[in-house]
Amino acid sequence: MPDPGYSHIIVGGGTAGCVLAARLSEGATNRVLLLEAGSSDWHPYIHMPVGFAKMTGSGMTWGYHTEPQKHAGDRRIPYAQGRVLGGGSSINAEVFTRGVPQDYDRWANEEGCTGWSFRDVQPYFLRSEGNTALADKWHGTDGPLGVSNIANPQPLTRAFVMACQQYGIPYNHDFNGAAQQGAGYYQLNVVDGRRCSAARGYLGPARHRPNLTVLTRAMSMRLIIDGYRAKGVEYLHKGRVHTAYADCELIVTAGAVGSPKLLMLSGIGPGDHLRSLGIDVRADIAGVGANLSDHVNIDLVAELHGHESLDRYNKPHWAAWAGLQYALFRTGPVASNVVEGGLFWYSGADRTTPDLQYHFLAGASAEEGVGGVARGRSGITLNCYGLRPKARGTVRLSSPDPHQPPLIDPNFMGHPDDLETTVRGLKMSLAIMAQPALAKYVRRVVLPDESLRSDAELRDFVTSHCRTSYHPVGTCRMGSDEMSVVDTDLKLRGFEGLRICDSSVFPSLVGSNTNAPTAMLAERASHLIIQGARAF
Ligand SMILES: Cc1cc2nc3c(=O)[nH]c(=O)nc-3n(C[C@H](O)[C@H](O)[C@H](O)COP(=O)(O)OP(=O)(O)OC[C@H]3O[C@@H](n4cnc5c(N)ncnc54)[C@H](O)[C@@H]3O)c2cc1C
Repeated sequence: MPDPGYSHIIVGGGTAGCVLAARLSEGATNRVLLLEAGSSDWHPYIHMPVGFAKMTGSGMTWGYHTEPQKHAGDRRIPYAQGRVLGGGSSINAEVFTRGVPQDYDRWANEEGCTGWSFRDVQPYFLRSEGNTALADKWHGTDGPLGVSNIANPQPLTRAFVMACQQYGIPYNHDFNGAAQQGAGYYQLNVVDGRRCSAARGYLGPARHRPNLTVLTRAMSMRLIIDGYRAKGVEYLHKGRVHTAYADCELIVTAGAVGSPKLLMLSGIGPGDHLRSLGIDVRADIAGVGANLSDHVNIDLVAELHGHESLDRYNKPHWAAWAGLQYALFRTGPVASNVVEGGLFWYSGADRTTPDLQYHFLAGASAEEGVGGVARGRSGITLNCYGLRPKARGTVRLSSPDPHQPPLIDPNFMGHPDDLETTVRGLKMSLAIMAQPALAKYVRRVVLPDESLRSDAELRDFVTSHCRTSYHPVGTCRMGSDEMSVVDTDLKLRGFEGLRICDSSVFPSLVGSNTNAPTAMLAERASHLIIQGARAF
């Protein structure tokens, strides 16, 4: 069947792709195609918040591992990235944070991204946010990305927030408000007890539009380019290769791993690397796949005397009870995202903004590759990472075959300051765990083992156990210098009709989780695209 012709094709139906598909199809004259390699978001685990604990090792990811990490024990570390409609927003922990204004001011003033200061981007944060609890100048209340307070935090999460205060850290009721520092409960992308992914919040209300086509299980293999003009895309769907053409723009939103991979498969990337794989070089752009930056995480796991954490629901009779409560009232343990408690703090007295973020999980073994507690026991997890790591890594192709996974090297702990910051963060985790509010529940700290407490031992523990916090950015960096891949309008340098509009264009990490910042970026991208079309 010949394709009907589209004005815009969006490649990758994750957080950014769903935002763009919804916004661009608001224009009745646009004909929008959204292609997503994964399945639709039918799986019940996506929608019940506690399902996060089943996600990172599931078939709704690409099943990636890193290359052996030179500065982290030569380990190949699991590297979960969403492969389902909604992308990361369908499998993430639903934690809603935005970073601090200084992050975006740094993008604008120090990293060549004029027009992306906090003042510039704040309207797009507000436009995307549908907060059901907070309504001051920091929050939007009518946006598609629903946000709510945790209705009834787990007892161990409450103990964590109190333990932080006993340690000397003040309570903060809003990490996205006037001040980020402090301990408290995260706000979540959860509405009425169900996950509010970009697929649900943005795409859901737009799905019925006749000018929007969403194809799932449709993997883009390469972009079709004529000279320096992007024309369309070649994709695999139901075992056959198809082509689709865009009259106006092709928009790549395949994420910080998928976007550079697709560009390189299309001959756009570092020339030597592409030639070494026998790929014809269409544009030698060194920055494609470079500058990979990710939050590198260290977990503390503790075993409890009793069964007060969510691990109790591993037992079938408790699970049945929780399931019933959720089915009847949308409340209880199934409505918990597990990662309820949060903390932003400083690794040293000389820091002016928080440079450490913590997540408290009211359970153990919720994520792939993280150690647990003894069988039959219950546990809790406290993880932390430095918010602005200095190491940079790469995404490269392993083969010209689109089906082969790329080589992902985040270069964890590749800068000595990253190790130092993480060790300081871990020491604070240990100190918080020892405060009375938590200590009364804790039988023993399992990771790091109680015999490891010297600086050298903790350093070794960090390099042998650190892992991704699932926030890769920067592999198609926005900027104004030679290593940048897109300009500040998100257009691929030197090309027409091609923008990259996802987390891969962040020039550097912001001091928070990355879903809301990606939604903001896609909101702004949709504005730029619509404005550009009007000016044409
Ligand atoms: C396990 C996990 C937990 C996280 N927890 C949080 C959290 O609690 N809070 C938070 O703010 N952030 C969190 N994040 C990060 C956040 O979800 C991401 O930063 C965000 O989703 C990135 O959006 P994106 O659009 O850039 O990429 P993605 O959402 O990853 O979307 C890319 C999409 O493109 C598709 N794709 C890739 N290649 C192709 C291709 N060739 N053809 C077609 N489709 C393709 C992918 O399948 C995917 O659906 C988490 C992420 C993960 C993975």
